Amino acid sequence: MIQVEHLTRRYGEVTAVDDVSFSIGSGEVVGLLGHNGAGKTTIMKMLTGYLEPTSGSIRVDHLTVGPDTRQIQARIGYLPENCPVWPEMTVIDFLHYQASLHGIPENERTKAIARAIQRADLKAKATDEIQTLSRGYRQRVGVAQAILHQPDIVILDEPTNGLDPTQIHQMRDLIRELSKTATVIVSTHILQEVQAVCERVLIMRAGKLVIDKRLDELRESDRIRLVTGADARPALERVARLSVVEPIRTDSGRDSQGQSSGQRYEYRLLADETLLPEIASQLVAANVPILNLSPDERDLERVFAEVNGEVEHG
Ligand SMILES: Nc1ncnc2c1ncn2[C@@H]1O[C@H](COP(=O)(O)OP(=O)(O)OP(=O)(O)O)[C@@H](O)[C@H]1O
Repeated sequence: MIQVEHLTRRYGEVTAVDDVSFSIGSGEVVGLLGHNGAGKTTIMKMLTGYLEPTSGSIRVDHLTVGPDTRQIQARIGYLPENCPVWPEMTVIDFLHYQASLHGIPENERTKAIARAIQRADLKAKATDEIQTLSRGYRQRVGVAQAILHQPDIVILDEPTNGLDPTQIHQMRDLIRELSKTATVIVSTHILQEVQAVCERVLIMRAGKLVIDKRLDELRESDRIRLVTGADARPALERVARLSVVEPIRTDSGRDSQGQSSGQRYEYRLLADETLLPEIASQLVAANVPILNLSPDERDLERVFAEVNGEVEHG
């Protein structure tokens, strides 16, 4: 549905987005994750046609951003990072105004607004002035304006920014609800946000796309963690399909009284879990005490830390 190819955006000397390519299928819920300044907002602004790429292309089905920007914008709902909402307007007046900006015909506006209010769960606040609303409700007003024209793509930039835990929970429910009828892209620097609502993550670092994976693929491990009470390498050499063994550390273990409880050897093995039984039997045959033998699972937090150079890769 969305095809981004070799997208680059420079601001003078700064390359904010650097040769980024990805595609997103219809109905996917994708998290765009990266530290502040990674280039997320710049990508969102280009996707929504508010900022021109320096080079590269964005297509939505058969439409191309540039020549077909107006048609693409009609299909996209966008919640910008700091969604401008007019504080002195009531929710309903603001949505009327936004409906006119979206080009919704006058005779359809009331229905469109009622639908957006209902989906964003704003009924109780519809006639309140926006300045009297909590930050959570204001964000929902932002979402309501984004979905007024029933877009099939919804792009949300930092949707839970500044919300308290209850409001975050409500916003996540709202995103899940939106994902039933639209492709959703959520930009965030908060890992939990991606974990809570997305099925796929694009991780940006310094303008580059460094990871594009489904969350369930990310969790799959191609490594095994092994802790033994003796040097395991001679036994591991007998495991035919095991090519890489990284010794991580050797400690002299201490029990709770501070007495020496023998050596501890820790390894990371480049192998998937189907090799666990063979590794175990070779270790047992060689009389190597096994203290731990398990898939070395990576969660999103670890992957994110790795790509940002905050921990060693591995
Ligand atoms: N209008 C601009 N002029 C010059 N540099 C800019 C401009 N907008 C963004 N940048 C720079 O481009 C880089 C990417 O910024 P961008 O706002 O896209 O990142 P981000 O991942 O969305 O971060 P944040 O979450 O802080 O908004 C940063 O180095 C930023 O300073």
